[in-house]
Amino acid sequence: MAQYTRVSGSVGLITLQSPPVNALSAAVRQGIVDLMQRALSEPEVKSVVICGQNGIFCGGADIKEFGGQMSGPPLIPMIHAIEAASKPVVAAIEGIALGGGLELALGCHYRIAHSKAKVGLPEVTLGLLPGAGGSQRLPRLIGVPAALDLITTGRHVTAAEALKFGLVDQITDHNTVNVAVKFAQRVTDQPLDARRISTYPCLCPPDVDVLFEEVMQSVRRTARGAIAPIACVQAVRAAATLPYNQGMERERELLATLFTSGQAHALQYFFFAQRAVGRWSMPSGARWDTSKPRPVHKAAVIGLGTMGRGITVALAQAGFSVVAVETQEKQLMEAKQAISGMLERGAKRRGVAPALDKINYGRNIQSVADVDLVIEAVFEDMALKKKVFQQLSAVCKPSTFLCSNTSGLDIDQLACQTRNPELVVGMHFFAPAHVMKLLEVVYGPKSSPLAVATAMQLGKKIGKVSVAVGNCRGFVGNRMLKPYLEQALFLLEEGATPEFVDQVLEEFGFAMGVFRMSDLSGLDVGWKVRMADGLAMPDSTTGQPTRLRQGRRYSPLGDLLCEQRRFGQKTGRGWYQYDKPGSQVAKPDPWLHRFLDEYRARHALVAHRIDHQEVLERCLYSMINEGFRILEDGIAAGPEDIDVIYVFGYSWPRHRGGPMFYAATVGLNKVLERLEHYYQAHPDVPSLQPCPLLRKLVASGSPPIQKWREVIKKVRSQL
Ligand SMILES: CC(C)(COP(=O)(O)OP(=O)(O)OC[C@H]1O[C@@H](n2cnc3c(N)ncnc32)[C@H](O)[C@@H]1OP(=O)(O)O)[C@@H](O)C(=O)NCCC(=O)NCCSC(=O)C[C@@H](O)CCCCCCCCCCCCC(=O)O
Repeated sequence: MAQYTRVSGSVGLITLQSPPVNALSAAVRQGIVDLMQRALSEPEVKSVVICGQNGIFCGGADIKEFGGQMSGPPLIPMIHAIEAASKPVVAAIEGIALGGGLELALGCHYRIAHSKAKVGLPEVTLGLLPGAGGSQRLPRLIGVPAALDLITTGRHVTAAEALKFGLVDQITDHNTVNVAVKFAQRVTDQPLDARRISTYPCLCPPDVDVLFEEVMQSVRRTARGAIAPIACVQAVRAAATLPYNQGMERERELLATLFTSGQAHALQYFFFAQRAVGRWSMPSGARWDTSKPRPVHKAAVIGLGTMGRGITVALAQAGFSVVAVETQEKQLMEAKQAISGMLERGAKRRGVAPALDKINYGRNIQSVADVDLVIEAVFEDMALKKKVFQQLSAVCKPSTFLCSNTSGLDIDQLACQTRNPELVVGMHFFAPAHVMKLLEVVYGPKSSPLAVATAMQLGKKIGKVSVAVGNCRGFVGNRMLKPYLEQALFLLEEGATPEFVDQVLEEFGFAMGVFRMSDLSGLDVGWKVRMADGLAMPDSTTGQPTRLRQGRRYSPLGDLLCEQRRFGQKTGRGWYQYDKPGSQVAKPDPWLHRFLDEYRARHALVAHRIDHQEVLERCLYSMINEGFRILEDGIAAGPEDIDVIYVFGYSWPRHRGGPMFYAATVGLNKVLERLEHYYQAHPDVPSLQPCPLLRKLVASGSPPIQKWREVIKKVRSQL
C-alpha cells in the first residue's frame, strides 16, 4: 500500500499508506519496491520523494507481522535498492520516522524533516536491534557516540536535535512534502556517490575501545538482564570496526538471536499491552469508546505530604491550574518550598520555564470551591479521609469529581460520604508521583463511566499510563504485593537472609529486591496498616500465637523490627544497615542475622537451605496466583492490565513481560504444579492455594495469554 503520483513534472512521489502509522507491512514494502522501479524507469522522472500519508512518515516494521510467517519483499534489499538508485531519493519526514521507518530514510540520499517530527531507532524497546541497516548506517552518519546513545536507549529525538546530529539535512515549518519536492528538483543533477551512507567510513573517536568498554559496562548495569541493549552495542561496534558488508552480516546474526528470543516476545507483548489498557471496560459494560470524559481545567490537591506534592507537580507541569491545600501552616510552607524546588529542577532539565504560577496555595478547604476535580492525598486513615470527603462534598460544585489517592482503602466508603457518589473514583499514584508512570484509576460500585473516563484522560494528559481497576483491598498492585511480601518473610523464618532473597529477585530483574524496597519505602507504613487491621500486636493483646492470625500463618518479623524503631533507610536501620539515616547504601547487618537466629530458636524453627528456585517460585508464584484471583474477581479486565501495573509501578523487568506473561512463559501447568507443591507443604498459607481460574486455564489446555479473556469470561459467567 503505497501510492504513486508525479508532481511538478519531474518528481515521482511515493506515499506510504497504511494507517495508523504507515508501518512497513508486506504490502507497503511491495508497494515501495514496485513504485521505486516505476520511478526509475520513467524517463521524465528525475528525482523521487518518499513520504507517508496523514502527516506520518513511518512507524517502522509492522510489529504485528513478527509473530507470524514473514512474507513479502525483505526490508534490507529494498533499502539497498533505494540507496543504489541512479536518481536522487528524498525522504519527507512528517510526524515520526521510527525504527525501520528511519532506516528507510537513511537509505534515501537526503532527509527533510518537519520541525515537529521525531525520529529514532526504538527497536531495543521491542527486544531487537535496528536490523535493516540502521545499526551500520547511523554510526557512519552521526558518529559512534551519538549512535550508541540513540540505539541503546531507543529514545526519540526532535527534528532540531536530529539536525544538530546531521541525521537530517534540513528542517522546515512549512509543508514538508512541498519543501522536499522543491529540494528534490534542486538536487536532480547532483552526484549521488557522496550521499550513500553505506559507503561512508565510520568515524570513531581515538579512544573508541575505551568508549565501547564503558558503554558496555553501563548498559549491562542498567539492562537488568535484558539482552537487546548489549546486542545493540555489539552491532555498533561492528560498524566501527568492520567494512559495511561484514557489519551487515554481524547485524543479521545478532538480530537472528534476538528475534526468536523470549525477551523479544515479552517486550512486543508489552508494547501491545500498554495500548490495550487504554481500551478499558467496566463490569457494567461501560467502555472507553462509549464513555466521554469531561474536560478538566482546574484541579485541587488536598494534603501536601510526599504524595500530594508529587501530584501537584505532575498537574502543574502538564499545564493544569492547581489549588494546593494543606491545613497546617508549617507543613504548607515546607510543601510550597519543596514543590517550587521540584518544579524548578524539572524545568531546568527540560529547558522550559517552571510552572510556579500554575499553583495557588491555601490552608482552607473552601478554596477548592470552583475546581473541576479534586485529588485527596491526606494520610492513609479511613476516618480522616471520610471527613475530608464530607467537607469536599459540601464545598465543591455538584459536578466536581472527587478522587482519592488512597493506596488500597475502600473507594465505596468514601463515595458514600458525598452527595454525588457517582463522581468519586480512586486515583492511586505511585511515589514519586511526578516521576512514576503508573496510575491506577479505581472505580467503586457507584462510580460512573464519566468519572472513570475523566480520570483516565487526566492521567494521560499528565503523562501517566492509566489502568482502570475495580475496588478491593489494595486494588491490583498492592493486593498482589501482599503474598509476595509475606513469602519473603516466611523465607527469612525458614533460613534465608534478606541479602539472599534480594539478590535472587534482583538477578531476576527487579530494580530492587523486596527487602531493599521495604527499607526505601519505610517499614512503618505497613506496620501502621497491620496495627489498624489488628494484626501487628503482641501475643498478650491478640490472644493468639505469635505466628498465627485468624488461623493463618503470620510472620511478625516486620513488626518486631518496627518495635526496635528500625524503619528502614530513614532511620539508618531496617532489613539492612546504613551509614546514617537517609543514606541509600544498604549493607548486610550482623545484628539482623543474630536477631533472625534468635527468632528461629525462640520459635523452634529449623533453618533449611533455601535455593534460588524456591525464592523465585514462592515469591513470584504466590503473587501470580493472586493475579489470577484478581482476574477471576473482575478487578482487572485482563492480564495486560496486571502486567502494565507491575512493570510501571513495581519495577517488574519489562523484558519478562509482567507477572501474568511470565506465568504463561513458564507454563501454567508448571505454575499450578509448584503452587500445589508449596501449598501442601504450607497448608496454613492460603495464598499458595491455586486459584480456580488457574486450574480452569490449565484444564482448557493453557491457551496463549491473548485468549485468556475468553476463559475468564466463561468462569465469571459461571459464578
Ligand atoms: C508510532 C507511535 C509513536 C505512535 O504513538 P501514538 O501514541 O500516536 O499511537 P499508539 O502508540 O497508540 O499507536 C497507534 C496504533 O498503531 C499501532 N502501531 C504503532 N506502531 C506500530 C508498528 N510499528 N507496527 C504495528 N502497529 C503499530 C499501535 O499498536 C496502535 O494500535 P492498537 O490497535 O494497538 O491501539 C507509537 O505507536 C510507537 O512508538 N510505535 C512503535 C514504533 C517502533 O517501535 N518502531 C520500530 C518497529 S521494529 C522495526 O522497525 C525493526 C526494523 O529495524 C526492521 C528489522 C528487520 C526485521 C526483519 C525481520 C526478519 C528477521 C528474521 C531474523 C532471522 C534472520 C536470519 O536467520 O537470517
